[in-house]
Parts: sequence; C-alpha cells; structure tokens
Amino acid sequence: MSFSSSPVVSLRDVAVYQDSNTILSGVSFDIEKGEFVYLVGRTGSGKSSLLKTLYADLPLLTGSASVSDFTLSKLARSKVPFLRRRIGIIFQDFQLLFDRTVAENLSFVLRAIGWKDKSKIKQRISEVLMRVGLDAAANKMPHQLSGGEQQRIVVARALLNEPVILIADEPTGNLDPIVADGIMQLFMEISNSGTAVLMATHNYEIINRYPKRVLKCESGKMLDSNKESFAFTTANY
Ligand SMILES: Nc1ncnc2c1ncn2[C@@H]1O[C@H](COP(=O)(O)OP(=O)(O)OP(=O)(O)O)[C@@H](O)[C@H]1O
Repeated sequence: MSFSSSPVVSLRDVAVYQDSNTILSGVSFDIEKGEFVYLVGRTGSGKSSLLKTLYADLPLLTGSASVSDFTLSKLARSKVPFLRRRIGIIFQDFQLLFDRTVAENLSFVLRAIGWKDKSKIKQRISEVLMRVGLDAAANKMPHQLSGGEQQRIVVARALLNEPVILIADEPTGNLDPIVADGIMQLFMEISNSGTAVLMATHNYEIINRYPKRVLKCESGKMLDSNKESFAFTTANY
C-alpha cells in the first residue's frame, strides 16, 4: 500500500503571461510535500511572474495547475483568499507594520481570517515565534529587531495558517551572508517538518551551500535539475 500524498503544487503545460506577453510556456513540474526547491533565472526571466501565477495574482489562462487542493484555472475570485491561506508568502522587503508590536503584527493576520479567541491567538503566536527562535520578541516593536530578526518574524507570520508551501521571492536579498545563512537553516527546518518551500533567488552561493532541486527560467522555458543538468554560474545574475 502506498502512503505517498499528492503533490502540493502540480503544473502541466502552463504558460505565464504579463499583459499579452508570454513570459514562460510549456511549464510542467510537481512539488512534493516538504520538498525544498529553488527558482532561479536572470532578471526578467519570469520568476516573480511564475510565483504570482501560483498564488493567483496572475490568472492561469493556459495549461492546468493545482496548488494545495485548489485548481487554478477554475478558481473564482472569491476563493483566492482561501488559496492564499494555504500558502505562506515571503518577500524581500519585510512588510511588517512598524506602528505595532510583533504580537500585534501576528494577531492582525489571525483576526483578519476570523480568529476571535484571545487565548488561542496568544498560543498560536507563541508557537510560530518559538518555531523561528524568537519567542522573547512578542512585545517588541519591529524597529527594535535586526533585519534578520524582522525577516524571521515575517517567516513566523507566513507560518500562522500552517501553509502547505512557503513561497519566498528573494527572501535573503537584503541580509548579510551570516544572517541569510540563519534564514536558510530555518527554511531547511521548515521543509524537513513537512512544509514545502519554493524560493526564488539570485544567490548561487546559497544554492551551493544548501544544494537542493533547482528550477531555472531560461529563454521562456523552465529547466528542472531533477530532469536535466544545467550549468550554475554566478555570471549575469
Ligand atoms: N506588472 C507587470 N506588467 C507588465 N510586465 C511585467 C510586469 N511585471 C513584470 N513584467 C515583465 O515580465 C517579465 C518577467 O518579469 P519577472 O518580474 O517575472 O522576472 P524575474 O525573473 O522575477 O526578475 P527579477 O529577478 O528581476 O525579479 C519581464 O520582462 C518584466 O518586464
């Protein structure tokens, strides 16, 4: 008997568009539960556009795709918030609310999706802060934290809904190498505990230090290191 679960992301012959321009075509890949995958490619090659397609910020017009249990081609606008609750989204700029504490930043998200019970909110916040190693930071203001700590809070925020996948667009871009390394270790722990991670990056040093599967946007197509070998070079990235 097989206990394998279905992929958390599955794309078949997908095209990615910006306005009427085709950015990528013929994109097919699966991401399994707990898998860690890098997304690379030159500036403008389509990484962010692909990620936006996955969280329904760009419509799926060609091919078929599912994320968690959502079929993107048939996704009604009203269902988009529910899709996004299954995805933790992390960007390079931290996007914390600087006029409130860490705990208030996190409770804001839970309240927005209908959590009301104060003790449950407090418990969930404490769980995610523990997970990112910052359980003592709940009552601090974001400006009292370092850049790396702020990014950990953003990761904690992305984990609030127990997502099946974290989608991260250049999450280490503004961090110095040692701090970036800490964030990578956190991502590895997160993927080891069953949440898939799809991370767009230009940082090939990080990929060499934490080697995992790589998807590469190149000349309007997607290359997959699970299926073919391709060169890694820091030139032009
Ligand atoms: N909002 C937009 N409207 C129209 N075209 C866009 C938009 N955003 C991006 N594009 C175009 O789509 C193409 C892919 O851009 P995208 O941002 O996906 O690339 P990227 O690989 O993420 O680049 P970077 O590494 O610089 O973030 C580029 O040609 C870009 O100019």
